[in-house]
Amino acid sequence: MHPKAIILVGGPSRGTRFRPLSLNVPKPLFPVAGKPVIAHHIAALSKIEDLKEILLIGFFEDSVFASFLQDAAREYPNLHIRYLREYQSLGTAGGLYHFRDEILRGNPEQVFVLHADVACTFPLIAMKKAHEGHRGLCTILGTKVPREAANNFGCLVAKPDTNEVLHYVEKPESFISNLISCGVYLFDCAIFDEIRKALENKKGNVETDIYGREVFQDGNKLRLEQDLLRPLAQSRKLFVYETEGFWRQIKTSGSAVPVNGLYLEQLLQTNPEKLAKNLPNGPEIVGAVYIHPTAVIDPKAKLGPNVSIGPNVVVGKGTRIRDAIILDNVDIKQNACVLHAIVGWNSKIGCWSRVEGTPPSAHHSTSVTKNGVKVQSITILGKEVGIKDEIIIRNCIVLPHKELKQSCENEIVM
Ligand SMILES: Nc1nc2c(ncn2[C@@H]2O[C@H](COP(=O)(O)OP(=O)(O)O[C@H]3O[C@H](CO)[C@@H](O)[C@H](O)[C@@H]3O)[C@@H](O)[C@H]2O)c(=O)[nH]1
Repeated sequence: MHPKAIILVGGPSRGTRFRPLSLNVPKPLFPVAGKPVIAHHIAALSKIEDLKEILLIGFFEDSVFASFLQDAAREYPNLHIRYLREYQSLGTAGGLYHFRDEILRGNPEQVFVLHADVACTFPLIAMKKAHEGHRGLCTILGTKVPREAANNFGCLVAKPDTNEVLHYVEKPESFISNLISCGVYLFDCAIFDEIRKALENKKGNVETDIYGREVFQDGNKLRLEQDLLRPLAQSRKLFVYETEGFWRQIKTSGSAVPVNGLYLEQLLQTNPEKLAKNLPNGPEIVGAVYIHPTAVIDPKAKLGPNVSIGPNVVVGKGTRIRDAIILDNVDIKQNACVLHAIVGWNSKIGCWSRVEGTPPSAHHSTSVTKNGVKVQSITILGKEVGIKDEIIIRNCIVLPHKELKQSCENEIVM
């Protein structure tokens, strides 16, 4: 079977919970475990036999993905990876329909569709095998989450013996099931007939664009979940493959820290040579730590577990860093401490200062504030933030270009 793949990358207006980091980089390109979020998707897709083409579909400017695509072409010379831009947000299935000719060119039999804002072990080969063993049009990757988190997701009720999905309900108001959709699907190409049916059901909302193609009136998006998966479940054409590996959503900027940890742990099992090691004249490394080759780390620093250090970072003597992502060109002076935090590009942290958050209490929390109060516990410093010597920044989100001379706690510093 010859498949293609699509990554739904969304667009600029959707990154609000990812601020302040999305002010400088679109969420799909934010680095976790040393590479952009969607590079993990591509790495998993590259292992699928006969998969030659990956299409990123979204509504960012074309230039946003240009250098990422160049790097990806160098790393995967056998894959053809392109960006297709929606002229506006068309919804999670609208882009698939709009670009159907591109997707179906070369007559693929199957299409993987991956949300950009998820992190997981992407068991795509196992999903494909499961898909080929049933009569459905779609196999959806599922995972179990705690009962109280389930209604933030698409919920599935499936027959335990056949994995046939009996009900699909998108973000239900009351509890239905703790088996949820991971935002990773494998479709037979016959799905485009079902998309057409979904479209016909929305008929009054369709108009024709200047090229004579059908498009949706503003505000009437074609939604993969409600418009396609729900009817597929009703007609018994949807099956679930439950993952045994980890799965997380990347919604808030703080969620990048646990995701970083999960990908680093995975690397420790699969490619430990890509991670930092304890060397006689090097810093002390605890657990899984990624250090970019251009970073300079003092041998008396202690890093890890769950730390990624970006290009050209300088880390001083006596510094302690754990559960943190340190982005490009950051300068951390001696005896500083960075815990449960993300430090934005070009920021400076003074001597003996502490930049610290608290570990997230729930694994699947999707919001930064609740009832107007900040709940995200990871501390985030935006781009070019300066922290003077000997101060403490605890549980804060600091917007770009701020100079902090005093300690602060539980604040969004604007
Ligand atoms: N190209 C494109 N992409 C889009 C659009 N709208 C959303 N996306 C992308 O589609 C993915 C899903 O985004 P949301 O629409 O924000 O949905 P969600 O709240 O994340 O919920 C979805 O994902 C969950 C798993 O993470 C599912 O559990 C849930 O059922 C649903 O599919 C993201 O990667 C987002 O960038 C669009 O108009 N166009």
